Amino acid sequence: MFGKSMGVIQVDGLVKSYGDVDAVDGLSFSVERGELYGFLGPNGAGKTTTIGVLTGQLRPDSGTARVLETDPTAEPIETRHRVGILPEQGSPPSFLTPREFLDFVGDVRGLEPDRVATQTDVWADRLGFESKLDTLHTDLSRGQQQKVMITQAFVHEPDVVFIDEPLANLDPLVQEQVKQFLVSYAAGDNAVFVSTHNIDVAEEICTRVGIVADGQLVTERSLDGSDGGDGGDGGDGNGRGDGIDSDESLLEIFLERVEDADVRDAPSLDRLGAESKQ
Ligand SMILES: Nc1ncnc2c1ncn2[C@@H]1O[C@H](COP(=O)(O)OP(=O)(O)OP(=O)(O)O)[C@@H](O)[C@H]1O
Repeated sequence: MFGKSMGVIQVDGLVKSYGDVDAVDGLSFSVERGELYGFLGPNGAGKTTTIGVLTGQLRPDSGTARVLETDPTAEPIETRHRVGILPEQGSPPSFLTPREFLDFVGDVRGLEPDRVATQTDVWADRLGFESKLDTLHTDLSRGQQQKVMITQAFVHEPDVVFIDEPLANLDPLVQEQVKQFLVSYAAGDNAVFVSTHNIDVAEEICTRVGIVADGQLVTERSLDGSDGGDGGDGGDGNGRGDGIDSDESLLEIFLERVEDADVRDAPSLDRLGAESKQ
């Protein structure tokens, strides 16, 4: 159904401004099934805005976006029905319990009640919040709420999932479980799109990353070895790895490329999880 050049996420020349701020400024990339795509960039690079457009929450000024061959601007409800979304600042409603919230999300996403119940149990067991299923969210910790938010993104087993900072507030043990889950979920012929500042995590789990600065893609990199340093993404041996040594770490590439892009707000190394490498 999807040709080689047509990704399940397909972005071409996307532009989105807020007043005179060009948040997304001519962005093009595509993500295919089986990929865990890392979207890396400093604060204000345009990552959240891009996810907003791809999930039918924001209308682009120009350019096109397609998710599972659907236009999220023209058909936002259809798009959201078919994808999973873990928003950056999202938290579950304080006045509902995890079970009630997941029942609600499952219903909105068109899942049979039995299936929701099964999925809820599987996820509560996987992430360890079984004992909290009937406790109001207001009485859960930030990390426990994050587990519920991760669950709601996957409960309907979507083909494409958009995740903003997946590991926020999670303890190291759960972080490990979530990382392994994301890898296996993408490998199961799905596409997982992860926006993060955490370069180490991206390097560890992503099959490919795109580095974005000032609303533009400054480089893309395959991390699963398929690139072989010869521009595997473009297939012309002259892809986006130009001028970059294939032995360079992702952090080095990031700093080099973001600096080249002359970003207004210099990235905080702290925020990028890079302090240990200084
Ligand atoms: N609602 C808005 N109104 C005006 N400007 C906005 C709005 N939302 C975002 N911006 C601006 O657009 C630019 C891109 O913001 P965006 O949130 O997409 O970046 P980001 O890469 O997700 O950043 P962070 O990593 O800090 O979350 C920034 O300069 C931001 O200040």
